[in-house]
Amino acid sequence: MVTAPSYTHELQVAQLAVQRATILTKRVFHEKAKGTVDKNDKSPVTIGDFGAQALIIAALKHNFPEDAIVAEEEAAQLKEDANLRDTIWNLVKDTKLDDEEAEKTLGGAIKSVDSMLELIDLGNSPGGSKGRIWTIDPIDGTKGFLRGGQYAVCLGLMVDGEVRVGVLGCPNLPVDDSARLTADIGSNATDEGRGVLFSAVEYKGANSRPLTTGGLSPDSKHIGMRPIEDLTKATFCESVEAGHSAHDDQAVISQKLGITEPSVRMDSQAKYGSIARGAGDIYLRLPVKATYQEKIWDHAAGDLIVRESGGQVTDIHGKRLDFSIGRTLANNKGVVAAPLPVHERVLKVVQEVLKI
Ligand SMILES: Nc1ncnc2c1ncn2[C@@H]1O[C@H](COP(=O)(O)O)[C@@H](O)[C@H]1OP(=O)(O)O
Ligand SMILES: [Mg+2]
Ligand SMILES: [Mg+2]
Ligand SMILES: [Mg+2]
Repeated sequence: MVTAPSYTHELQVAQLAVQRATILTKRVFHEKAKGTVDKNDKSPVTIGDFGAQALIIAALKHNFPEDAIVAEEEAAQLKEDANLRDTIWNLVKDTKLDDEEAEKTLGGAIKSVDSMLELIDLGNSPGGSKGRIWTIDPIDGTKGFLRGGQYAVCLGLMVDGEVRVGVLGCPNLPVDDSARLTADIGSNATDEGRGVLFSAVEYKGANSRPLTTGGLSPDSKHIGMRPIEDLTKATFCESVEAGHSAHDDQAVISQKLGITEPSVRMDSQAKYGSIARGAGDIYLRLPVKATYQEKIWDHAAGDLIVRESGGQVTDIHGKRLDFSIGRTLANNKGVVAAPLPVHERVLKVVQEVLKI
């Protein structure tokens, strides 16, 4: 009998690395050190993005020096902006986990500002279908992060083009897995009762645990999607940004499915985590611009966490997301994520409305 690899060490390192990175992102938010610079593509990039990416890559390089990394950010701009670089370094150099053993597992502090810049740039792998490749979105949902709403620190491990381990740190989601999504989820963050770490290993199911604890926490709980037969009672979630997914088409689809509640809007892969634990049910991300290619770091962890929770994740054509062809999901258009038993019904309505 062939048994599936357990990826125990990978999972532990990924969970701790994401946990440590969220300590930094929360500090950035609270210290209001949220300096924003424009990247070439004009998307907001914060101190938190660079700092979190440096910390996660440091942990991966310490534990898995041979592995390739596909990460969202690159250090070019930091090399020209000494103020920004020093601000980030001051945060990065003393962000650590409380638990000494856990911190040791991650390799401890980064040695110097120059090694921080080098680490950030190690995330430049082209990706692909061979070998072990980690993918990092240090802060997914930058706009949610800046407004105190939803964001996620995202880390996935692909082996030979398939996602095998996925971890999502969601500092502003309720800890309570049974809390249904509410309309204000995208904006009302207080720290009280919030912060959840989702994880999944291929064939081993998905879990959640409070983000505040250290080590391989015993209070890690198995999560699953809500069994839902009656789609009229479903909660569907979508991006806050109208430019990221087609709100108008999604509203028509929701209506055709008989869903009576308005959509729940929130930024980031927190949507995947939320449906995986049954706080919501369906996540639709229909393309606005035909030419946009989704990035692998925006989906890898969430795709596995939802599938391991009893869900199906496809594009609008019904194809599984293909992480094996590089830094983008060039073979896919949009995302349709729903509990497995109803996914086909949802997909059919998506295709009717999009006339494909
Ligand atoms: N036109 C687009 N269509 C879909 N996603 C987009 C588009 N433009 C940017 N994104 C990405 O959507 C992600 C946020 O998703 P959500 O809307 O679900 O919160 C970001 O990572 C963002 O990438 P980027 O970081 O390059 O801006
Ligand atoms: Mg970005
Ligand atoms: Mg992102
Ligand atoms: Mg990002």
